[in-house]
Amino acid sequence: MLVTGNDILIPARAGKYGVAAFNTNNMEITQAIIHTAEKLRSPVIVQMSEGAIKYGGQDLANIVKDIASRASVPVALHLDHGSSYASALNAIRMGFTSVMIDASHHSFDENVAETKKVVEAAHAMGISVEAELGRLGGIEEHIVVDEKDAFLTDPQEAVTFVDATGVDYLAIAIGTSHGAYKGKGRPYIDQARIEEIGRLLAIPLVAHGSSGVPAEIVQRFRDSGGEIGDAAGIADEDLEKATQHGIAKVNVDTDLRLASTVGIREVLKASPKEFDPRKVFGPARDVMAQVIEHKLRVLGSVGKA
Ligand SMILES: O=C(COP(=O)(O)O)N(O)CCCCO
Ligand code: NA
Ligand SMILES: [Zn+2]
Repeated sequence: MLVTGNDILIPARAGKYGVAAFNTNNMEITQAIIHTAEKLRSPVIVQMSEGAIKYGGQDLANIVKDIASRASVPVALHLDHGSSYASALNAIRMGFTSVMIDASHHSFDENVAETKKVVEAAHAMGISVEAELGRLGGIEEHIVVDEKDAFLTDPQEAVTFVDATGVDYLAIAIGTSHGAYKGKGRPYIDQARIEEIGRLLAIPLVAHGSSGVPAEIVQRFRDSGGEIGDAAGIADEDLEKATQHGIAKVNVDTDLRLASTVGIREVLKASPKEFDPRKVFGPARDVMAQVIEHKLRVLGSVGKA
């Protein structure tokens, strides 16, 4: 069934398990996410970035809402990295049941003001809201954040921010970053910082940049003709630990990008004569389902729906 972010994340925080928030850009990605969650009796969040809204629009949002509404597990449709009040309200008008306002690149006061505005409007319509405090490294689709500009979330500031805005769940910077290159080898996750923030705040916390970039998928990507540097993601055990101290929403996009591309590259390489789109996009869906299943097991949300 289609529910709000709070309907999924408040139980997750209380139950000390993580709920994956996977980005979608088409029907097959959406099917892989929701069908795998149903198979494993797991709640799940399907999210669309502003780029995905540009790419698929109301057509894609309607596909997500329709599959979600018929699903046997709770599913929320979430706006990822909404960059303005207008963008957040546009998503709500499109039928999103959860929205992020990401004003983390502005000053603290501007972030509070923008977030507060979105919270008031969204709450009036029964929609729950995510905001971000602190600055991840990596590439956030439209903003390149160098490591030196990344700064981790200050626990006391987080309390002030949540009190001032009434936001429902908070994305915190704790060492993760977006994309396939999360620092040399294994990104450092500041578990002590998560524990401190989780002690001070009872609301669900959000970890962005949480793709694991599995070595096996990276190898298959290379073997099927893809080119990628020494990619690395967050370690499973770091994610598991984080969910014990307050992280309840875990954002994953890169892993699905890699998995779907592996599925497509392997078919095109093995069968140069193939031109049936179902034979090309079907395997993409299958590889994504495997990656999704692994993530749901790591986060502990299996059997929670
Ligand atoms: O936090 C994330 C996902 O991070 P990751 O790149 O680790 O999958 N997102 O918000 C998805 C959009 C960023 C572009 O990938
Ligand atoms: Na988000
Ligand atoms: Zn993100």
